[in-house]
Amino acid sequence: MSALPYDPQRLHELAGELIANVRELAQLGWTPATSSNFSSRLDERHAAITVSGRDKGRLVEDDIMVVDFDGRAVGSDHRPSAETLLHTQLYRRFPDVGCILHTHSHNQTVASRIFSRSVRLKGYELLKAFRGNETHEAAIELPVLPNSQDMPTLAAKVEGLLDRGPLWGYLIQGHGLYAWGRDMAEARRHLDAFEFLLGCELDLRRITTVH
Ligand SMILES: CSCCC(=O)C(=O)COP(=O)(O)O
Ligand SMILES: [Zn+2]
Repeated sequence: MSALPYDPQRLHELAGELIANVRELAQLGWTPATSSNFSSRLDERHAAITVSGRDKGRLVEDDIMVVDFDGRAVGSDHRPSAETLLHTQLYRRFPDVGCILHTHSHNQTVASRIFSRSVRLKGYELLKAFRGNETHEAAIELPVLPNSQDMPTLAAKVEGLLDRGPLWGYLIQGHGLYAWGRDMAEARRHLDAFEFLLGCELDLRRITTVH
């Protein structure tokens, strides 16, 4: 019997899944210079999350720790991601959120500086990648929040966005993208779709500016 308030076998499995996926994202160049953070829901009170400051391209099991939904480390002396509150607020609010991915890709960072308030994604077949979106005819607003080092301030702004309707992710200015889903596969699909569509929007801007 484990004295831990979570299932260590489940943590081991989730850590393996996180490590494999984060390595792929790092290979794509979406996690430069120790940036980015990642988590998976462990149970109704705990999440597995990356330790702060670790090189996301070289993650090992020791780089994944457990926090409760108040952001407190559980069974670890490591410091959880500086952005833990942006993860736990989603787990608290949405019992069906199972995985949260935060990356700092080039496209995400440039887009977050060019577009103010939100990026309107419209007219793309790939919009159907977002859960619940059945048609390319719908439009999705990807909000852009001002960056802040004060996580409660950022989290309060995110709460305001979540109050307005369904959301699959948001950008933070000059910083990066948060995307989530019911599990790793869905969160990856949303992250990949946002990345692709932001690349398209940036290309369209370039083409429109040149001609
Ligand atoms: C060097 S990137 C600055 C912090 C950041 O934005 C990030 O995503 C990584 O922070 P963490 O504490 O999760 O390593
Ligand atoms: Zn970040």
